[in-house]
Amino acid sequence: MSIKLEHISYKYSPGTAYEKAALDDVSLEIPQGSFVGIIGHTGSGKSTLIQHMNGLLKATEGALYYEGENIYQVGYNMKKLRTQVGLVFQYPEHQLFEVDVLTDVCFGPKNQGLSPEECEARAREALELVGFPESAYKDSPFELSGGQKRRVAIAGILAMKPRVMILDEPTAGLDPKGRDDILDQIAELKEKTGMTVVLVSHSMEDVAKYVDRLVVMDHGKKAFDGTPKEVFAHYKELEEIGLAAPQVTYIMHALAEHGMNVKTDATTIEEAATEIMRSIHG
Ligand SMILES: Nc1ncnc2c1ncn2[C@@H]1O[C@H](COP(=O)(O)OP(=O)(O)OP(=O)(O)O)[C@@H](O)[C@H]1O
Repeated sequence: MSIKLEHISYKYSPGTAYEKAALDDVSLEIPQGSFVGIIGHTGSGKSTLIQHMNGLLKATEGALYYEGENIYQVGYNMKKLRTQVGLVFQYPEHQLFEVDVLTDVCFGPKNQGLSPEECEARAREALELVGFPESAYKDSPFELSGGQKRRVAIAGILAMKPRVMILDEPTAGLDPKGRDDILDQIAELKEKTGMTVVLVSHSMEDVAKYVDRLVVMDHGKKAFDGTPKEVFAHYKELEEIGLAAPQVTYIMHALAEHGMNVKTDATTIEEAATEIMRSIHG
């Protein structure tokens, strides 16, 4: 029960003057139920990578297995893959288009061939899961705040009951409060549904707080793959590829260098605070 990428390479416009290698020999396994963060600077291949995971892009080289089946084999049911592996694009609210919120969220299940009653039940369940208020179900999606629009867009994918949810920068363009709300909601959803979640992010703080595994991309290659603690232990190498560890990593290292008896591997503010208190009070 997993997504497994084996030696995936991808080139945009191969064989033309515009040929661009975007992924270079990436191997990766994502077990069902994990919460994986993908980070990397602009152009490192994050979006290209996740579009392989639900078959939107087909690797130039390599193989991709979903639940043990090679998705590139002849006759593979791509439609099923796309409903099981939901992809929420950057700025997903740009894809809202129906007259009201409920109808918009019904779009996916309707496409899956469910009856109108089933669609509505799915949509209501999904909207409740993302914490969207029932009083606004009949509102136009275009009149909502940025954070609420994004909730509706995420509900639209959830209503298809995916087993894997991939989110490309779900907090882009939101204010700090909106960002925390959306990420808390995603973490809660994961707990409630047992879905696999793949989160593409620019923010080290965000990924450190939520994910249990971190994949760092650099120039189309996988540079690091491990728990946030394992990855941030390489903070000096991360800097060399234009990334930084969360600020607390630097603070803890600075405190240790100044003689304070603290462990340096905290990746969240809460962990750092606990460690500093332990060091002070013994
Ligand atoms: N449609 C396309 N045609 C040609 N090249 C592309 C296309 N999309 C992306 N690329 C190139 O492929 C490389 C990887 O891009 P990709 O969008 O996957 O990176 P990213 O890490 O998701 O970046 P960002 O953080 O800016 O979204 C980049 O060099 C990019 O310019």
